[in-house]
Amino acid sequence: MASIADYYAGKSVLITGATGFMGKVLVEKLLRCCPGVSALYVLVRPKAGQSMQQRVSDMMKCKLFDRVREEDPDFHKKVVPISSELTQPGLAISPQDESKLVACVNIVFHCAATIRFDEPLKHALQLNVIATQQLLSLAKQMHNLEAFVHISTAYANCNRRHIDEVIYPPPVEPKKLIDSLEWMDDGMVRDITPRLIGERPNTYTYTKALAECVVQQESDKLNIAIIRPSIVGASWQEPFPGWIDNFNGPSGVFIAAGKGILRTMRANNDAVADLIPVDVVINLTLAAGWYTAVILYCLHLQEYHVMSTFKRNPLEQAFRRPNANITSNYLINQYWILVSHKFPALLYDLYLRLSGQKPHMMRIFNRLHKAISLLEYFSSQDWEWNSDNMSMLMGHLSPEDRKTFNFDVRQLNWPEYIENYCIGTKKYVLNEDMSDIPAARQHLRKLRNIRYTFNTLLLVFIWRVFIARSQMARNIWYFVVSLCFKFLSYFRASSTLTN
Ligand SMILES: CCCCCCCCCCCCCCCCCCCC(=O)SCCNC(=O)CCNC(=O)[C@H](O)C(C)(C)COP(=O)(O)OP(=O)(O)OC[C@H]1O[C@@H](n2cnc3c(N)ncnc32)[C@H](O)[C@@H]1OP(=O)(O)O
Ligand SMILES: NC(=O)C1=CN([C@@H]2O[C@H](COP(=O)(O)OP(=O)(O)OC[C@H]3O[C@@H](n4cnc5c(N)ncnc54)[C@H](OP(=O)(O)O)[C@@H]3O)[C@@H](O)[C@H]2O)C=CC1
Repeated sequence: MASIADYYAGKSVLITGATGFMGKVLVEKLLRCCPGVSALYVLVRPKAGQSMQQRVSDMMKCKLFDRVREEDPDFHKKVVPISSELTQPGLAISPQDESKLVACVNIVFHCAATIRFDEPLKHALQLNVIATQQLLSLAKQMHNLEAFVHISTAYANCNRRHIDEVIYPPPVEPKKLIDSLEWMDDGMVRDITPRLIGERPNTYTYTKALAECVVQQESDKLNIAIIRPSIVGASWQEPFPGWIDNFNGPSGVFIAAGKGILRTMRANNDAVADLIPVDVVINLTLAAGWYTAVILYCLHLQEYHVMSTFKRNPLEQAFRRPNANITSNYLINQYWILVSHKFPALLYDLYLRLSGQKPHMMRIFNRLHKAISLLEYFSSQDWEWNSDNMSMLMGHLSPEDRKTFNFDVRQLNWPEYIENYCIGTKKYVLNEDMSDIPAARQHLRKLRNIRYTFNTLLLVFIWRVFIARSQMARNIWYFVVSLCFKFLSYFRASSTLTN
């Protein structure tokens, strides 16, 4: 059997979502480890005033591509941007581009999606389901297509506790839903969304389940693989440890905790953190097949390693010292939100107001609470995924491919991975310089002193108020003071005697 790199040699690959987190890693890995690949056609839309060519060229300048740039300075020549807006009819691909794709593409990787948890249903359906349908129609016209790899999510069926490597019946026939939503206005769709998504927590997991069903409906005419990654995090090894470029999933939680903003979070301490490094997912994707991951590394341990890393490698200008705690108790969490989030935010905003600046801390906390509450569903429970297909696939790889396209997470050292992940958020998401760590540590010491001073003043104030109002408190106070005084006199007397 040909090795994976040999298989891709001479092939033309079509990628959607290439500018996204996982798409970028896929493009990089293909260019670096499959140097014989003929062309990567990437479907990209213009965005934020930038043309698609400009976006792709900027993407390839980023640090992620440093290694491949060193190995092959001309690597960018293989990447061919194709203008496409996936929410438009025919994916808004020009007839010329369409003919080119139909004539030469051999493998399609469909990564594009909206991964927002609060996406209105109509838009999530448009991008995650209808665009998938349209891409499949295009794929069916391709003369030399060998594989269509669809990236789904392990949580597409999160309404079930045990998830097998099968496509479950959809919550509703996708075509019927598409037809119904077409005539409804946004308000109507918003009203019926909770009824439609049922036990699923958001429109994202719901539409990803529908997309799987759409892919399955075409599976008799195409060679199809569906990959279901769990929570995708920073890279483990490739192209270097800790690469990450977004706030999604755990990354935002880690950053908020490192900045000392997030102090409490409702989650099940013993729940398994189904985190999987992005390079592992991409290796598995390239090795093609089904995938689900179950990694026994609980949230409680993650909390410990995140906090310890950020204490040793602090983020710049932290709001407070990193000290976040996970609790499964609703009331305890609410208490800490009040005391450790809202109260300090209120005080800080008051300080900003008094010093003539615009208050913003409460706004930051409100956004944080919204983001955290959207993650709560996933951080409070456990799932069990069958991963027989992954084991089967591993058994088919040659020893060389097992190294180059490694997806054996049993070799992963979790504390080291989390440390690199946190440092990655500092370096690549927040663009902070590692040489500023001494200043950041100094800042944490300053925050600690402020906290001690504040706590002491608060204690004295409470005590004063208490003493002024209660005879009993006064008696206790006099008793404690006189006891201290007696001890002092005793020690002074005994030290005079020994001298
Ligand atoms: C307590 C100590 C640590 C202990 C460790 C415990 C770890 C527990 C981790 C548990 C996490 C569980 C995660 C489960 C996820 C499972 C999901 C399944 C996986 C998937 O299939 S897909 C990937 C998941 N998708 C997401 O994560 C997307 C979630 N995000 C959203 O839906 C929206 O961004 C959100 C949160 C609704 C916010 O929307 P909005 O207010 O409109 O803001 P924007 O998205 O436009 O962003 C504006 C601005 O803010 C930045 N941003 C976004 N999110 C965060 C964040 N969490 N923290 C900080 N900043 C954030 C964003 O980059 C934008 O910045 P700009 O500079 O571009 O303006
Ligand atoms: N990240 C995770 O934890 C997980 C992700 N997944 C799945 O992996 C895939 C990739 O996710 P990820 O890389 O994290 O997502 P990102 O949000 O980082 O990337 C999404 C990609 O889709 C593109 N896209 C979105 N809307 C359109 C549109 N209308 N037209 C053209 N392109 C569009 C984006 O392009 P643009 O740059 O123009 O916005 C971007 O390239 C998704 O299918 C997701 O469901 C599954 C499990 C976990």
